[in-house]
Amino acid sequence: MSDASFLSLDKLSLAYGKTIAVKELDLDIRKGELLALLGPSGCGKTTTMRAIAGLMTPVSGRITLDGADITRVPANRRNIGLVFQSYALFPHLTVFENVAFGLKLQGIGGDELTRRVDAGLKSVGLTAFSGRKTPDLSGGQQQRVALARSMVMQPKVLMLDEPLSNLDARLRLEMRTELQRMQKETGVTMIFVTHDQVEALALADRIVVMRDGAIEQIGTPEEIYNNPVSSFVADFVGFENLFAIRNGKLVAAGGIELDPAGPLPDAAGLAWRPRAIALGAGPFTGTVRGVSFAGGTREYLLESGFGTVKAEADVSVPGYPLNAEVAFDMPISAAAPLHRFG
Ligand SMILES: Nc1ncnc2c1ncn2[C@@H]1O[C@H](COP(=O)(O)OP(=O)(O)OP(=O)(O)O)[C@@H](O)[C@H]1O
Repeated sequence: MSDASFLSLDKLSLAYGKTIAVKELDLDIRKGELLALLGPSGCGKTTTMRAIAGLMTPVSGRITLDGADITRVPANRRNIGLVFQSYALFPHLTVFENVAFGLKLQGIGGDELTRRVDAGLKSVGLTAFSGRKTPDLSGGQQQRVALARSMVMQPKVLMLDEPLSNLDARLRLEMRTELQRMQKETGVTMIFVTHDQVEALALADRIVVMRDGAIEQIGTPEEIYNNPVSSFVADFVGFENLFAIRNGKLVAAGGIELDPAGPLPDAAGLAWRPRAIALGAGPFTGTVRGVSFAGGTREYLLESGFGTVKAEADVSVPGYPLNAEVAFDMPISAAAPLHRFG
């Protein structure tokens, strides 16, 4: 075992009855890494996490943790923490008692129990709430209790299922920073599941993009954001304008072909973010069918001869009104080349 493969999934296949949910997944997770499993609903994120936690038995393949094969080890002997979306706290117990629960089950009591629970509560900023019953806490505070409850068990890996999805926008931002801080401070290997690219990009050291039970791309947030390998990933991380390349032409979503503004790279397709579309001059024209103000920028929906193009321009430059005819360019140099399309 090296630190680069602290937790390894080796050709892991998972199924519900006859339905295959995850197919021959290979993944190495580093010690101390904060990893995001990102993908749309049904792509197999939760199933993968359940298998790592020991809540389902693989059809085939192997899971190793810290040098040991844990494929058939029962969940309670894996030393993997799991924080669900519904925090599953005990409503009749106080915050302290909730956090102490698992430790007590392990026979830990007395000063050690108090010391570890106090440290757990401190790490999530809940010391002042230790005597409160959990229903009397806000959603964000309840989630901190669930986190502390897992962290005090000193798991080798901590997994979180959609950790921020139940929180309002402000709390989400706060918890994001909090999670990151806690993970870096404790050095715990952390995996979280999300369908929200913004969350994955903001939090993770590395992102695993999943599609139909398989890995589509693994990379740092920068790699995923700037160099998506496929139209699927590009679409998922906000490239709104996707074109296939066929016989030296760009092919729009509706199948309409257009001549590119320059030589095309050797790729299966090209993708432009809205802000990569240059407005005001260029070989293409479109009619403004929608304008929305987005703080520092304006977003435009342009109806062109080959379909809708989404563009974004700084508010400091004069805007275009609805129904205006606008010339635009899709510079090849500003596009991300895609290795797979469709
Ligand atoms: N209990 C179950 N019985 C049968 N099929 C299931 C069950 N749970 C999940 N599946 C199927 O397995 C596949 C993967 O589901 P999974 O819940 O892992 O996806 P997910 O990416 O976590 O989605 P979500 O973001 O909606 O939770 C889907 O096709 C789903 O329909």
